[in-house]
Amino acid sequence: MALEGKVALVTGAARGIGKALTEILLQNGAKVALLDVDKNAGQEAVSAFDEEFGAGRSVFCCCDVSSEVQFRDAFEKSTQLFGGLDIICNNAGIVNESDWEKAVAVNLNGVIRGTFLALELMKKENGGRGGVIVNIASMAGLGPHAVAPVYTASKHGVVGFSRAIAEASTVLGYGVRINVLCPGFVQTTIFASLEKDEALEKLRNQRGKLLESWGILEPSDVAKIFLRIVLDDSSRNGGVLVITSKGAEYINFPTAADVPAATL
Ligand SMILES: NC(=O)C1=CN([C@@H]2O[C@H](COP(=O)(O)OP(=O)(O)OC[C@H]3O[C@@H](n4cnc5c(N)ncnc54)[C@H](O)[C@@H]3O)[C@@H](O)[C@H]2O)C=CC1
Ligand SMILES: CCCCCC(=O)/C=C/C=C\C=C\C=C\[C@@H](O)[C@@H](O)CCCC(=O)O
Repeated sequence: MALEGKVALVTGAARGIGKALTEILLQNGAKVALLDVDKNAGQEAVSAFDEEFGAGRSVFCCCDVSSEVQFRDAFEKSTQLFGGLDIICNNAGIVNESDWEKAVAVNLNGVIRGTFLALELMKKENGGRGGVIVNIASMAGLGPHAVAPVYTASKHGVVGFSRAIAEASTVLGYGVRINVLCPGFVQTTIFASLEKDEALEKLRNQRGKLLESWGILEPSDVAKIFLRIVLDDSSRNGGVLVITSKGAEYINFPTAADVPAATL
């Protein structure tokens, strides 16, 4: 199978998109470390995967990605168990506009931390075997989502950081490819929680227009695009893909040449 012998690590893997990413990695032969802050859900997920794919193909590490100590411990445990690391998906994320520092700590700092920990292991100058890092942003990482300004900021940060570290990887010869996925709406607990949020009522119709044009994805739809990116070594380092019910495509960003000459 395409990922036979490969070792992957997925954060926020106990449910939703992260669980779907884990499943498709296991279906294609990889061994997968599931990291999640929800211990019960994580253990249940691994038990189900043991049933489906056989014991020893996946392991759960309880880990809050906003904690350096917990994340580093989880990395060490999973890479020692499975031997090295080839693929990581920094997927864990939350919407919390009231405790906004927590949202930034998880959505942005957690992704930065996971990327740096992976590069420490993967980059060739450290004796690593290279690999692929896929960071999960959102459509809210590409444009302002009035429904959640802090969430928008954290996801814009994921896009900007990932594109910059990907360029560094190319220039410095890390041998690691970094890509970003920006899904639209996906039917998971995050999405469901927004339906109940009274404070968002005022903005719901703005979101309604987007729902109409983008549709609602299933986690498995995101997983299929994720697998394509992981397997496609020709895909551009630093590439950012948008995913809606209409399909997936790379976003082209303005370059320095596009910056207008000063006219004021
Ligand atoms: N559902 C949607 O409409 C979209 C979601 N996304 C992003 O996709 C990613 C996954 O989201 P969903 O699967 O929808 O959410 P979800 O809420 O269904 O799953 C998120 C998982 O992350 C875990 N998690 C939360 N905080 C954590 C932390 N500090 N450390 C470790 N694990 C933690 C949760 O326990 C949960 O298992 C997030 O980054 C989200 O921002 C992006 C675009 C659309
Ligand atoms: C509010 C957080 C939701 C959590 C899940 C998630 O990330 C969902 C994101 C889905 C949509 C994000 C939309 C972002 C929209 C902006 O880019 C907006 O400026 C796009 C306007 C496009 C249009 O009007 O057609």
